[in-house]
Amino acid sequence: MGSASNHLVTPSAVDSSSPLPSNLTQDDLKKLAAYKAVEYVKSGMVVGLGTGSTAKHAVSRISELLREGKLRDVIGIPTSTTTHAQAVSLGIPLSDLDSHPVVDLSIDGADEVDPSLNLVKGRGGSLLREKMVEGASKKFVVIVDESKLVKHLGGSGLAVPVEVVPFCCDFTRGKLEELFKEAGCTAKLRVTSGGETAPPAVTDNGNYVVDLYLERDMGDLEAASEKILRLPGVVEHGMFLGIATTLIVAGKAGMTVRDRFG
Ligand SMILES: O=C(CO)[C@H](O)[C@H](O)COP(=O)(O)O
Repeated sequence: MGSASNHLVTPSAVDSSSPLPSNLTQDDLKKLAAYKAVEYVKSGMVVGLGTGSTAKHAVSRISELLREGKLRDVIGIPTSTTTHAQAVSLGIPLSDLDSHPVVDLSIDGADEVDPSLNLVKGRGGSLLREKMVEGASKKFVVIVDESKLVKHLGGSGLAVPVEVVPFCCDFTRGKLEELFKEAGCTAKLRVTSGGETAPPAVTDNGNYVVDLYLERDMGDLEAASEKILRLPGVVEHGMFLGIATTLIVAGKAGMTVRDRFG
């Protein structure tokens, strides 16, 4: 059985209270969450456009609604060069935070979401621009399939990314590993595909990424955030604490929408 994307996924087909068909792929779930989030977009809004395989569905949907005349005068603020290119190819008018310092709404995926709507982002490498745009947003809708839900950040066993300057990046990597020794941290410089000897992966801002792999809960997240940001050489980390306002999760059992404030 192939993907259900082509025939099932329309906003009107989504009934959040009932189970979804069992043949849906992970990408179908991402698309459903993305379409639901785009219902929050209204004409005239400045909208932060996220990065990744989930957010790309939201960007496509916004362009579709603009083409159909169901949305007008939307301005997108892309969070990466990849999303910028997608939005340009779809004809979405774009701007930036210099011209639009207040963003009405942002929509983006996440790598992990904890029960308090704290996030890990940046496994796609766009954490800095995402945090700038989403942090400047009145509303930030996070869209995920159910595989992204964790009990605590770092709990998926996958990376908590930290963007660092290239200068002496191994020094910074070592300092980061030391900071979270008690949580069983291994810090690795992210490389481009092609094995451990491949060159470092470079972000849109010309920086590198150190991925933190944690064996245990790092405890107080605000304290962890401050410790990381105090390290010279660190530009930003991928923990988004208290920034998300709304979470949309698509899972086999249905779709849920949760607001942090209500
Ligand atoms: O933070 C991100 C990119 O920096 C992405 O939002 C995150 O990696 C989720 O990606 P996907 O929707 O492809 O699972």
